[in-house]
Amino acid sequence: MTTLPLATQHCQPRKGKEHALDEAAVGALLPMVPGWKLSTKGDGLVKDYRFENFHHTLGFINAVGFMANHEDHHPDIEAGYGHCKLHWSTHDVGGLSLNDFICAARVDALLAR
Ligand SMILES: C[C@H](O)[C@H](O)[C@H]1CNC2=NC(N)=NC(=O)C2=N1
Repeated sequence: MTTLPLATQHCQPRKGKEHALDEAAVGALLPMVPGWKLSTKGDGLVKDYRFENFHHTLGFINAVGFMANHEDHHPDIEAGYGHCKLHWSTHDVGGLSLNDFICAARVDALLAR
């Protein structure tokens, strides 16, 4: 794990349980992605973003989708007129990997101004 800011790191292919983060690692990383919470099962990161209208929501989804394809790491997306809830988890490791934290930080960076 490097000390570079998460939003400047890129996802790596991570497959297998050895890439799953343990509780201590998750606890250390969570403060680096403000507003992101652990999912109920503790195996994912979730955040619900609010938008003025459907155009803004859809624009956000497209930007997230572009980034996700670029990083080859993909969120579950639940959206409505004025919100979009993202859920990051790494299917290939059966839980959280560093890729989820990198993408969470990269999504926040999309909205930074
Ligand atoms: C082959 C390809 O790299 C993998 O299937 C990637 C694609 N996107 C992915 N996205 C997520 N969220 N988890 C994965 O394990 C995953 N694996």
